[in-house]
Amino acid sequence: MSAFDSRLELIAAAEYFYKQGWMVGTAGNLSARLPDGSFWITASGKSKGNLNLTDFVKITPDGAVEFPSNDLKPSAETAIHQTIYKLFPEAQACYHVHSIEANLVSRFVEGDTLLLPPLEMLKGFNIWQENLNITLSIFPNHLDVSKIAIEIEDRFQIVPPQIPALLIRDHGVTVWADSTEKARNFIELIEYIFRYIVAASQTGVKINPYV
Ligand SMILES: CSCCC(=O)C(=O)COP(=O)(O)O
Ligand SMILES: [Zn+2]
Repeated sequence: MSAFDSRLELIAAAEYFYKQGWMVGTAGNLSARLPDGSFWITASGKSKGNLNLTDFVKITPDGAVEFPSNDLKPSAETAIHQTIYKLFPEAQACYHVHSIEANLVSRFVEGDTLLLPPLEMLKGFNIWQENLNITLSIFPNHLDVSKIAIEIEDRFQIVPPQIPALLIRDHGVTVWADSTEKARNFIELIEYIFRYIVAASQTGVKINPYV
């Protein structure tokens, strides 16, 4: 194991997200890219609250899977991580979690984009503009994950995302960043925004056309 092993960052982030209730019941998957273009990803079906170094598989740039031990399968959503790394070469980490708020908010609109409230927190995504009009892309939760990945690639090649995040309806959110630290921050930021949207809908605070 090198002096710095990004799996340790993924383990710590997963434990924290698990404690927030965002990765319960094995939900979610985290990955971090390596200098050679391969990436570590959480193995499928693992409890995210107490991962260890052997709970990861390595995906090579050509899509081959390297198993540190033979009873592992790569995350069922590896194709989404591969698509993100292909679309965004600067991405070094891709995190996916399942919060209740993400699932509720995914049903606040019927279309494929969600207008985000003009919150100060958007500066956390390096959005520095007046009259914020930031949307988040929503994708159908196809049973076949590769179909989700194809739709992500097709849409983002035509309309690049305004923030490094996407929402899969009735499922969860995925973010990407140029470091594991930023990816963790982006999950916290988007989940804060989701909690705000849900709370606003319950308190009658008018934030955008959908509540
Ligand atoms: C109970 S989680 C269902 C699968 C899923 O959506 C997920 O994020 C975890 O899948 P993985 O194969 O990475 O464990
Ligand atoms: Zn998922």
